[in-house]
Amino acid sequence: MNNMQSATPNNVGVGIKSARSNIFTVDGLPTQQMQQHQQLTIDYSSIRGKDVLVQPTDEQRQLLKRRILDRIADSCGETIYEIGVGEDGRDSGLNAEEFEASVQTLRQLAAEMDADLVNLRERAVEKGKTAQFLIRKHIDTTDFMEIRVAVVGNVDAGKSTLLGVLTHGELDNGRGHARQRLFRHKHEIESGRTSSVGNDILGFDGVGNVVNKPDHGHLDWVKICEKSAKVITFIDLAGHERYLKTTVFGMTGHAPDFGMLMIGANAGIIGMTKEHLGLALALAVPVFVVVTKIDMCPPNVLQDNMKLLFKMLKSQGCRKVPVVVRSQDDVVLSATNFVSERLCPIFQVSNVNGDNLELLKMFLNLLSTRMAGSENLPAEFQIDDVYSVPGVGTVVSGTCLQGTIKLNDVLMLGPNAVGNFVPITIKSIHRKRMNVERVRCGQTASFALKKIKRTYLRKGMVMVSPELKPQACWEFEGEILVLHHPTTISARYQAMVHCGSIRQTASIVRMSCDCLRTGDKARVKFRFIKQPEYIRAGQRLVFREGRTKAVGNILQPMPHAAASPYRPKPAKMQSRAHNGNNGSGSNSSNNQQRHHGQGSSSAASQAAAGGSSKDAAGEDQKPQNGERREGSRRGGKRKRNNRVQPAAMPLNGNSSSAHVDATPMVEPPPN
Ligand SMILES: Nc1nc2c(ncn2[C@@H]2O[C@H](COP(=O)(O)OP(=O)(O)OP(=O)(O)O)[C@@H](O)[C@H]2O)c(=O)[nH]1
Repeated sequence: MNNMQSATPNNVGVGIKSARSNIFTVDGLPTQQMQQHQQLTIDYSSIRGKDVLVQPTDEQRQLLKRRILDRIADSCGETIYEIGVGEDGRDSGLNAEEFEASVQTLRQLAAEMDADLVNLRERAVEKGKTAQFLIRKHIDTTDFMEIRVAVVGNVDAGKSTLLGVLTHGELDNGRGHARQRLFRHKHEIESGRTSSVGNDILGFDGVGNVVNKPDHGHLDWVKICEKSAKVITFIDLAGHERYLKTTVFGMTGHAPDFGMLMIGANAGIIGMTKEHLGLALALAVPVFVVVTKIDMCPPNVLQDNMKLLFKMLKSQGCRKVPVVVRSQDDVVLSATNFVSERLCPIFQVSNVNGDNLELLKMFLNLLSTRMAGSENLPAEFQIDDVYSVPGVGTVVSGTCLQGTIKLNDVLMLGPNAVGNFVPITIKSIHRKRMNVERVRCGQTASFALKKIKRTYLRKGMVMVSPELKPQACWEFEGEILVLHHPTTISARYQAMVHCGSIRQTASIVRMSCDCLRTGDKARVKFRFIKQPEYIRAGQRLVFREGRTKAVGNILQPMPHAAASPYRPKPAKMQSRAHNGNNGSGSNSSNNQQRHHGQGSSSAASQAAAGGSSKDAAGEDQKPQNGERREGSRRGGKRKRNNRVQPAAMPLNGNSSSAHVDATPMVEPPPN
């Protein structure tokens, strides 16, 4: 724990965690403006001392309350307050009397603010005592804080089992008992393997107790949400390589706040472990590690595997500070410094005898949402699934990325196959199966939509405020780093772009250099193959095909890109023909490299590339190749369509830059 003790907590005094959007409004001032205004005008210097809570004046009490409420708003509902530490962090510690008086004041302030107060950790220092308290605001039964945790790791690491144990409160028997409740498909029950993206929830009340109470093995989500102040949604992802495409979608499309990387203590870092860690790093999702099965692992094996884990986390590509969490103190330290200090907390647990599961639960209870943004911005909702519910109609699920969406709001839904958006009314809203009236940024929800057919919708579409005047893009510029490619990537290369809930093959139109190898960075112009998409500058993207992987950011969406009448052949096909005649590399050697190439210039690329093997990747690659071929074939058709109806279908009604490259493949929306 030396490394943890040396880490400086960023929540000294009244300050806590990272800045978040403000929830409160006063006198009609928009919240962000209000926050800026406050920061400019309020002088907090009188409440910076370590002993401010001992006997505060009325003015100091008001300032303290204001400051704490501000922090609560920043963290969407809670904050951690440290007693006995001044804001300069020096000269900390209070004597017993001062400490008691401070706790008393804080208790009163919490009651006045309608919040729960929980003592998380007390510490003896040279000049007395300090303590950290969780202050969690009461919210009404239809609201709760929401944290999404993507659960990744190799097959058999114990992912589904841990989720079964955490959410159902019953230990496993070591033979797959706990996971049975979580499987959704018959083949999953038969094979014991997760294949789809699953959601499980764990609710905590105001003081951090788990509220999940299964009734005959069944969890009532509405009851959990009603009783919870905070709900952790686990996005349970498949560990097997054949389902990697779904796992990547789970990581990009479900907007996780954190990644929980699971490792079997016996097996260590095998299979997809590095691949999944690399993916989380690429998407800038902070990761903590859970090592399972410590009950059945000989100590020397555990020690060796922990050494390898530390090595991997500290490597150039990861640059994490691994910390084994062994006590409640460690939990508080790691939860409060998790994001800012690049800490990677590691829990060693057993799903069979329950070792250290309480520490893991406490840690989960202290996580706070990472999703920046403001509820006052125009709404943006990304769709990650579409259903047709008998008696209800068309339902979409997804994540609210910014703003607030209320019942009966009219949003623009799209883009469709030709890039248009249509107005759509929100008929009802569910959060975790609970009927609610609104959903705010950072929350997931399902909407029943009025007067729209399921066939009109697809994953990757968005619903945005009309204020945003959304435009779809066929093309965009991005900056990418190639984590792994067996040979070289050049213009016209095609691969799958994952960006938010978008999953579509795109072709490289041009690059800032001639070709890209593993470890290279470039500015690249991409073009979607099948349909235009709604994307924004700054979004993270993953560009992958089989073992080829690149990550990066969208720099510039190009909403008005005109269609190119010439649709180039995919580079791969050309390079095959090319290789046959060219001395630069024979077919066989290239193929060999394609299948067995391991080169990567950084540990990040090693982490991202390390887990996969050609054979097992087969099933994941096949659909992609299939899609690529399909894209090309459709491209051919579209070319013919272009000739027949030039400039006939305006993009978003803008005829000047109409893109006519696609025939509408869906029925038109109702008027
Ligand atoms: N002894 C012991 N067995 C465990 C523990 N955790 C999980 N198991 C067993 O390990 C096996 C695999 O667990 P799963 O939860 O299916 O693993 P998974 O990571 O979800 O696998 P996929 O769904 O295929 O990705 C099951 O038989 C569990 O009973 C543990 O802590 N101790």
